[in-house]
Formats: sequence, C-alpha cells, structure tokens
Amino acid sequence: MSNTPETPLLDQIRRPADLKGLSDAQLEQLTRELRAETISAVSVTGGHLGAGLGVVELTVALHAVFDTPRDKIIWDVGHQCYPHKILTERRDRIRTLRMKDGLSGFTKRSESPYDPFGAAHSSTSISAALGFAVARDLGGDVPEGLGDAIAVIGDGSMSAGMAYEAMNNAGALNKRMIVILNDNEMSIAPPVGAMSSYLSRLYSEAPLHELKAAAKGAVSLLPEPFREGAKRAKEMLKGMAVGGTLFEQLGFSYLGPIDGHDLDQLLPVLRTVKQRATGPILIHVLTKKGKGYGPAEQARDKGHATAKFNVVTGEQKKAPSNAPSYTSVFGDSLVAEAAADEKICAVTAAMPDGTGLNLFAERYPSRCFDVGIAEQHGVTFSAALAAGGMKPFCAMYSTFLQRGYDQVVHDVAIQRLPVRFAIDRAGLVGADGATHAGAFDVAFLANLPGFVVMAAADEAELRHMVATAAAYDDGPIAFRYPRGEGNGVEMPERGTPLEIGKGRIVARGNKVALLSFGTRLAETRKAAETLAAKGITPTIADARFAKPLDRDMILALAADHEALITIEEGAVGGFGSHVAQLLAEEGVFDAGLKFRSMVLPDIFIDQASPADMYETAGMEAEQIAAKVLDVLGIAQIGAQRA
Ligand SMILES: Cc1ncc(C[n+]2csc(CCOP(=O)(O)OP(=O)(O)O)c2C)c(N)n1
Ligand SMILES: CC(=O)[C@@H](O)[C@H](O)COP(=O)(O)O
Ligand SMILES: [Mg+2]
Repeated sequence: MSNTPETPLLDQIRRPADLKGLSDAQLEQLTRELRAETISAVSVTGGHLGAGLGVVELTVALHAVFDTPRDKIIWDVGHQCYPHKILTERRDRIRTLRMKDGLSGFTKRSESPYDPFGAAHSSTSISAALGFAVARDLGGDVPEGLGDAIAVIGDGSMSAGMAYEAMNNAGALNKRMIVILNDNEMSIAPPVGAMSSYLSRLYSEAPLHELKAAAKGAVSLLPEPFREGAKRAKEMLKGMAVGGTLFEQLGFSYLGPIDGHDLDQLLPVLRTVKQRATGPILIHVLTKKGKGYGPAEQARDKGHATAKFNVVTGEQKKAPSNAPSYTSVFGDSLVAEAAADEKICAVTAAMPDGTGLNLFAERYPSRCFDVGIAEQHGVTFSAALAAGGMKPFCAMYSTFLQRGYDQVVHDVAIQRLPVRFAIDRAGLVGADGATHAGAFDVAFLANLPGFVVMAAADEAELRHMVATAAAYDDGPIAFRYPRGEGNGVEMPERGTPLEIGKGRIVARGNKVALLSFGTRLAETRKAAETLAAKGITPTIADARFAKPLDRDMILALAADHEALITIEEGAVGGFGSHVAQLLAEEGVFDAGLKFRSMVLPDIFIDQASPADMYETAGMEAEQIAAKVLDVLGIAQIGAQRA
C-alpha cells in the first residue's frame, strides 16, 4: 500500500481488512489521521467526542489484530464508537452522525455488521461478549461467522452491577473471551466509588520495589512480546505483584495495566492474546479521555459531549437560550426546598450535571449522593433513605430509570416509601435517538398502586411539582419533564405544593376538550390557535396528574364536550390509557363520547431533532389540530398524518 503525503492512509481504508497490510508504523500514522477525522466530523455534527478520542489507538489496534465482523467488538455504551465507524465502511456518512436519517451516535445492529450488538445504555458489553462466546462454542450460526468476542468497557461503566454479574458468569463458564477495561479515570463526571479507587490502586499504589523484583524474576516467563524489557514486564506484572486482582479472583486472566495510546504495547498484547487466550481474559488499558485535542483534554468533562465547534479554537456553537432548562429549574428548585428542610437529600446515578444535581451537590455536599452508574442500587438506596426518615429525591433520566424498575416496584412501591422520583429527559430527546427516549415511565409507574405520577407542562409547573414532592410524605411520587429549555414563562420565586390529583382548566371552549399531560400543552395551545381560525374553540386542560387522575375534571370535560382528546409524550399504556379506563368504567363511552388518545406510536423513533421526532410521532400542533378536525368529522384539505 502506498503512503505519500498526497494520499493519506485513511483514504485507502474502507474496511478493517484494509488494515491488514499496514506496518506498525503505518498503523501509527493511521491513528493520527483517524483522530483528526474524528475531531473534524464531530465539529460539524456535535456529539460524544472525548470518549472516541481516547480509544483511537485501541480502535486501530483491535481492527488491525482481530478480524471483524467475524470477531465481535462490543463497545460498551457505544458513545466511543465514532473512530470504529470511520474504519468500518461508514466514513462517507460520518458527518451525518446523530442526524435525522444519518448514522446513529451509538453502535446499532441494523446499521452495520461491524456493530454486532447495539448499545447506548452502559455496562452490557461483558454479558453480550459472553453470549457471543457461548453461541460460538455451541455452534451458533450468523452470516459473518462467530470468532472472538471482545468487550470494551470503560471504568465508569464498570460501576454497574451488570458488569459483575457478567464476569461472575464468565469466570465460571471459562469461555475464551476478552474484556478490555478502558480506564480513563472518568465517567461523564469524575468517577466515584470504591471500584474506581481500586482500579487506580492497581497502577498507582503498587510498591515499586516489589514490582521491580517481580519483573526481574519473571521476565522469562512472559510471552514472547512481553520479553522486551523489565519496564514493560513490570507493567504487566503489577496485578501479580499486588497479590492478584479482583478480576483474577473472578476467574479472568488479568493483563496490564498498559498504555492505551501506545501501539507498541497494544499491538503485541492483543496479538499474544489472540494467539494464546483460552479462557476469559481482562486487559487493563489506561487512556486519556479527549486525548489529542486540547480543548477536550482541558474541558471539565474531557469533551464527553459537545455541540458543533470550531476546530481551531474549540469554541462551541450553541444556540442562544431563551429560557432556563428544565434541568436547571429542577436543580435550583430542589436547592430552595432543601434550604427549608434538612431531611431533603438527593441521589444521582453518575449524572450529576445532566440531572442538575451538581447545583445541589455544591450547596449540600453531605446530602447529595452520586452512586455511579448503578440505577438499581440508586433506587433501593433511596428507598432505604426514605425508610430511615429522610426525603430522598432520586433524580434519573427516564430511560435510565428503566434499569431500576424492579427496585421501583419491590423496594419503593410495595413498601409505599416516599421516594421522590425526578424524571428528566421525559419524552423524545433528539440526537441520542430511540435508546434515550423517555417513552415508558408513565406507563410503568402509573400502574403501580399508591404511586403519584405528575408531568410538568412548563418550567413554572416543574417548580411547583418539586415543592409538591417535597411536601408529600404518604408514598412514592414522581414528576417528569423533558430535555431542553422551558417556555420562558414567568417563574414563581418558590414552588407551591399542588393539590394531589387536581388538574387545571387552561382555556374554556366547547365541542372538543384537549386534555394535555406534560409539555405538549404548548403545542396544544398552538393547535387551538389554528382551530380558532376555523371557528373551533377547544377547551384546554392540563391534567398535571396521571395518577391519581382528576376524576371530577375529566368526567366534567367528558360530559360537557362532544369529543375528548388526551395528549402526552409517552407510549401507550400511560395517561391516556388511564383516562380511557376511567371513562369506560364510568360508562361515558356508552353515552357517545368521542375519545382519542395521542401517544407516541408503537415504533422506536430514530434520532432527529425533537420537533422532527414529534412530527414522526404525529404530535406537533398541526397534527393535534388535524386530530380535532378528524374527530369532529370536519373535512380537511391536505390532511396531515395524525
Ligand atoms: C445505564 C446508563 N446509565 C447512565 C448512562 C449515561 N452515561 C453514558 S456514558 C457514561 C459514562 C461512562 O463512563 P465510562 O464507561 O468510563 O466511559 P468513558 O466515557 O469514560 O469513555 C454515562 C454515565 C448510560 N449510558 N447508561
Ligand atoms: C452516552 C450517554 O448516555 C449520555 O452521554 C447521554 O448522551 C447524555 O444525554 P444528555 O445530553 O441528554 O445529557
Ligand atoms: Mg471512563
């Protein structure tokens, strides 16, 4: 393969097989080009930058040594996979990352055979790799074949129970499989927990004299590529010198730590492992999140996620904001409530900034708990905090709360413990796509006996709901709100607790009642403006509660109108289903009410802007208006999908 300045190596690489002819020096050059291409691509798309930059060398080394797609590389979370996508037949579309009809920002089976297992939620990769290894050994059959199974998991993702469940199983099954622990000493925020400290100790606190001795004595025992000198041997032997690692106790061979930016270490280790591994093996690789791009390396989050940016200056191109984000309103409101009540405490699962709890942590550090990526534990921990007389706010994204569902049922709901669930990123979130959509929480919470479930229609309502939750001590209570900015409404200084189970009439009209649950209220109002031009004046109501329902208000709306339409940013089974149940039980349908329920459709909607995604869902203002015309039997010209 030629290598001139005019023809960069990367331009000659379409698929991983093209790496096979490259020398180690050429692979080194390729890492530089791949890093530059990753930075350039993310500068025009925005997205997860730091994690990918940290695994550029690892990506090249893995693809140079292993034979994908036969060998399965499973990137945990998948937010670090952009360099992998560039090397696996997707470079021509890399500048469509996270856009409508573009490449996903995560690994996705339907996108490429080089993505053998999709992800976006963390800590699934070791389970997946073990599954592939067992399928291989049982004679499983897939078009690409089944070779080695390699999980690449970050130190942050190593805080989740699933990773240990998988290692526990893998150690016992003793199948050949490879786990690469990509340790950059970062999660989204600085990593937390005893496991993180343990990993640091594996390479920072090992007594040097012992290491030297171990290295000296055992060099000859090392596999060929490791005999290059005592320094490298020392690196390999630290695990042994400190008396065996946790991973070894679990049945894995432990190799490392090695410098994950040094191909001279990565390539021989991977080649040897490929040649000789028999059972499960863990390679501990040290990397730097954001590596090779100054603005990312220097950023507090190491460039974890970024808007589009200027490559030269690193300046991000953020749209000006017109209103506070829901997240910050939650954070500020909780701080205000906590000032008045020292029992209030807060729990986040590795998302202090994303949930706004960073504000709370700054003010009340002893009452704020980042439990790491451990939603299940976070929920049960909150349950016991409540049982112990505290007032815990368990702040999680809707999509990640899914992981703690049994704990919500078993530890919180059945025991009727007053855990306050602050559910951020409710509804469709945009560029993160289907994996991060907050589509199901209303359905999976409102069916639980004794749960109170609220949705904020705007940021002022959110403030009131935080106050409501703080004041409510009779059992579990949840409130949901979306990603992004509020509507710019006037904000009350402090929240006022709402009456449990009471909605509000926003505008009185006739014929049709639009009953909104959550922030679709703004679109509903817009729809009403469109309808006004056609002589239709709907009644608009904000339900506030999916549970308990405001029975009186809903039955009155049903009695006073020809049609009732519910609107919510959630899947079927949620608010609208509960309203339908009430109406059916009360015999309202027998009296001829026309009822429709606008919910997210029964599909997973791929990434796009939130507005685009809601258009796909049929829930934008024009589509709400069209639904009204349809239910009233009024003909429409150029009817919208609804
Ligand atoms: C179950 C779950 N909880 C939370 C998240 C949000 N999240 C995405 S990446 C990340 C940090 C992961 O850290 P690490 O595995 O060390 O990878 P790094 O970004 O450092 O490369 C978190 C908390 C998630 N994707 N899945
Ligand atoms: C990869 C991951 O799960 C997070 O980084 C997520 O993308 C954060 O989403 P927000 O941008 O909504 O905080
Ligand atoms: Mg990390």
